[in-house]
Amino acid sequence: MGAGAGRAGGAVVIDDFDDALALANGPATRDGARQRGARAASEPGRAESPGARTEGRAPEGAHGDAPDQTPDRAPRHAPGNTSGHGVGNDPEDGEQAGAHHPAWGRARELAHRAFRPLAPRRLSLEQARGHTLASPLHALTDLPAFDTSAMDGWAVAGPGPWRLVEGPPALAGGPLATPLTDGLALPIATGARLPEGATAVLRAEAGAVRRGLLTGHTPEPGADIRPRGQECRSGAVLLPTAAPLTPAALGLAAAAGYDQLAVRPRPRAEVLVLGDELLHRGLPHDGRVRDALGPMVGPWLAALGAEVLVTRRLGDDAEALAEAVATTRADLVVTTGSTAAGPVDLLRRVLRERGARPLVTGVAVRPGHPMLLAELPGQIPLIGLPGNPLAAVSGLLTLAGPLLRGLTDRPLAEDRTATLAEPVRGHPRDSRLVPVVHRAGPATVRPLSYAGPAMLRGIAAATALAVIPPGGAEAHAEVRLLDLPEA
Ligand SMILES: Nc1nc2c(c(=O)[nH]1)N[C@H]1C(S)=C(S)[C@@H](COP(=O)(O)OP(=O)(O)OC[C@H]3O[C@@H](n4cnc5c(N)ncnc54)[C@H](O)[C@@H]3O)O[C@H]1N2
Ligand code: MOO
Repeated sequence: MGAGAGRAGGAVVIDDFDDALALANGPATRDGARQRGARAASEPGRAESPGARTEGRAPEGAHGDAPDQTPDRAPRHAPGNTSGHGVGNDPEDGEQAGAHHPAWGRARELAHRAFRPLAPRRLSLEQARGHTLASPLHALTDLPAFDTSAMDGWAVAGPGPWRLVEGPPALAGGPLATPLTDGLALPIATGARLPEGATAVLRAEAGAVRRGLLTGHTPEPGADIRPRGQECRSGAVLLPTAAPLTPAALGLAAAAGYDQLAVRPRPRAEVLVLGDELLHRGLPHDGRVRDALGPMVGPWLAALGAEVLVTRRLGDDAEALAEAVATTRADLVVTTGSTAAGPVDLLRRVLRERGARPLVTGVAVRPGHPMLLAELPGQIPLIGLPGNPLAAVSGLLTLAGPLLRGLTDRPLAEDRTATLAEPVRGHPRDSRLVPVVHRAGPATVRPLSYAGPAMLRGIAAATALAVIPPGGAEAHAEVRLLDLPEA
């Protein structure tokens, strides 16, 4: 099983937040950490959340069909992938190198399935915007619901010329006109119900009326008629589960007869920016730097599917951090900085003291390997993004993206691939995420400069991140691409 700790199928990878720190301090401690992890994985109970069910949570299996209930964030322990197959076997994952941290692909899988989707809610169409469908959108009616005119003109019956019948024109939303027999015609507006017996619509610009007689080229039978059910029959599946409720999707739902929709709500996220050295305006001075993550992480989480409640700046204040994680009202807490082993890196200590459960305590990816995923009491996920800006992006795409998709019952996004224009150096054991820009069409990408962990120039110019497998990639190699939200 190689790095067995990461392979047991449950979300528990290793059993202490400090294992990642141990790794950071050198390979001598790595084996010890790995053994602890293997033990954790081999204890059946470890993969389950002790006392995971609390009041107000849907029981396992109940999610998906119960609107209007309290958000459900009990960890959903995926059925045991104990074979060691599936995630992690991709050579790109790098797990074969014996890395202690889960391989990059494996970490994404863990983040995706570590928590059960939030319970569905029933929302009005206006409120449903930006959430995802909790169940397929079935048409509640035929569309169109009746035979209707596609043009302004005349409803005609049989070949022309036609005699205009007495009475008001057929208007959209108006009363149904009296039936026509061959040789008769009636003025009709776009969207009006077609009178029985009409065989076609003659466009206004294609006919002329003189003394009650309509002349014009006889249209083909059915011309400019939208027959009932042309777009769909009642009951047809218009959109699948988990489809995003875009403006067009809301329009479709309204047309198909919906007043409310069962949605998976966008997970509400709270961002906690840590670091006493951060400035929030002006120029860097006296060893202090501008907070680059505060302006970036919230919008990025929103683009990945979260509703960001607030971004708070907590400095390196352990008490404030403890208070924030204990009282959060969010479905997901995201911290920045303080993931590593520095003198004021207090995140792991605070998490341990708060009784948080470590799920991923580091990932075999560069930059960003100190990123972490934990479960706060109350089954609230917490993602720790490293403080180096590009490392934070790596954490957003490695852990936050998949976690948000899991919370909204969406599958992991399918990766695209592209060909590298130049060779890219790799890390010996870990995957690398490298900012790239598309060149001459979508199929080829060029790695960008200024892509160090503490840099932002590369990622700001990038259209995607390329996943470079351990050992590197040659020019013309095909590599996986991660889309940058909003790129
Ligand atoms: N002994 C070791 N030290 C470090 C290791 C290691 O393995 N062993 N890993 C390095 C890596 S990799 C990263 S990434 C960082 C992770 O650090 P933290 O998550 O603990 O973040 P900080 O120490 O708080 O900050 C690191 C760096 O980033 C700057 N920073 C932090 N927040 C922001 C922000 N909001 N905007 C802009 N810049 C920010 C901070 O000033 C530091 O320069 O640890 C390495 N160390
Ligand atoms: O996460 Mo660090 O370099 O890998 O920036």
